[in-house]
Amino acid sequence: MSIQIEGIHKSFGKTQVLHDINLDLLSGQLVGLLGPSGSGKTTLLRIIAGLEHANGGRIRFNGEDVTDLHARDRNVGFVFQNYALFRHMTVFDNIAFGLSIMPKAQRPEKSEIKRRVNNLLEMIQLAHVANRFPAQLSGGQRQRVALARSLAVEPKVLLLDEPFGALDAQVRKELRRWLRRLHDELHFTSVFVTHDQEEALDVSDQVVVMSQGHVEQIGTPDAIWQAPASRFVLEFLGEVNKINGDITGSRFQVGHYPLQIPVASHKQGAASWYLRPHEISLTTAPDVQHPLPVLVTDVNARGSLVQLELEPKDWPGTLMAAQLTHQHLTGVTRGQTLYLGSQGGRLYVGEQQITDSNLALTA
Ligand SMILES: Nc1ncnc2c1ncn2[C@@H]1O[C@H](COP(=O)(O)OP(=O)(O)OP(=O)(O)O)[C@@H](O)[C@H]1O
Repeated sequence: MSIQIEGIHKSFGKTQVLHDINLDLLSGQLVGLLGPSGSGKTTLLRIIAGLEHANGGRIRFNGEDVTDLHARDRNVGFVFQNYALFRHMTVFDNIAFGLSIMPKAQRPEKSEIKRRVNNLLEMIQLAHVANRFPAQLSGGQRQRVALARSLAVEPKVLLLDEPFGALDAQVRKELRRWLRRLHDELHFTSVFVTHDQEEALDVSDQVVVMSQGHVEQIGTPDAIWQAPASRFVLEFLGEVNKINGDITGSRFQVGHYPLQIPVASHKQGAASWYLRPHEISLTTAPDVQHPLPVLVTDVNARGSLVQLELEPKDWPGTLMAAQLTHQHLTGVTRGQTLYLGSQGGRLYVGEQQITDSNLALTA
C-alpha cells in the first residue's frame, strides 16, 4: 500500500506544528521519520493513522483518499513505545485479540486464528512462551508480542512510534534487525518514528528528516549520509566536527591561521567548516595541506580503526573526533601534537553551502 501525503498542515492553537508536508511513500517500504523532539513526527504519524485531523491537505492510500476515514476503517496497525499488552491474557490470546473481536462476518474460523497466531509466534521466535502472561516476559519480548499483535489482523500499513525507545541499546539493535526481516517477509508498508539517527539509518529504505514541522530531506540512508541537503541534516546525522572561522575574499581565517578556499566565495563573514571524523587527515609535521595544530587527548584503537580525540592547539575551537586506519598513522600517543587537514568536508556560511562538493583547504 503506497501512502501519499499532500499539503498537510496542522496547528495546535496558534502554533503551527506541520507546514505543507508532501511525501510519496512507496508500497512495501520501511520509512523512518527522523527528527529532534518536537519536530512533528508523532503528529504526522497520527494524521496518517487517522487519530488526528489535519487543518488542510489530503492523505491517500494507494491513491484512494482516506482523509475523512476513521482510524478503524483505514486498516492500519500501530505499535507504540509503551504498548500495553492485556495483563490478564496469555501471549497467545494477546496476539489473537484483534482477530477475535472482528465482526462475525469477517472473523476467521477458530482454527484459522490459531494457525495465524502460531505462525506469528514462530516468526517472533516466541512460540515457547505462548502460554505465559506479559508480566513473565522481558521488555524486548513484550514489544515483539505487541508487534505480532498489530500484524495479526494483516494491516496494509504499520505505524510505529518509537517502538523500541524504552529498551536498552543491545535489545533495541536486535529488535530493529528483526523488524527489518519481518518486513521483508510480509511486505507491508511501515512508517516508524525515531529520534535515533543510527536506528533510522540502519533499517529504513527511506529516511524522512524533519525539523520544526518541515521535511528537510527524504532519501535512502546512503544518500542522506553522503549528500545532506542542508546544514541541519549534516549536523543532525552522525558525528561531525565543526571548525568556526571567518571568510574574507577567498580566505577562511581560523584564529590566526589563514586557510585558502579553492573556490571563489560570494559569501563573506562567519563560516563553519564541517568535517566527519573519517574526513580528517593528520600529519606529524605541518605542511600546506595540514596547517592546524591539534593536541591528541585520547587514543582508542577499535578493530581496524583508530579513534582519536583532538583538542585545538593555539586556535579557538572545541574537542574533535577523528577516525584513522592503522596504516595511515602509526604509534600516535596521547599528548602528541599533530597537524590537521582534510580529505573532504563542507564549508557553510549561514544556511548556504559554499561548495556543493567536498572541500579541501590549504594554507
Ligand atoms: N495535542 C497537542 N496539543 C498541543 N500541542 C501539541 C499536541 N501534540 C503535539 N503538540 C506540539 O506539537 C509539536 C510537535 O509534536 P510531536 O509530538 O509531533 O513532535 P515529535 O517530533 O514527535 O517529538 P517527540 O520526539 O518529542 O515525540 C510539539 O511542539 C508539541 O508540543
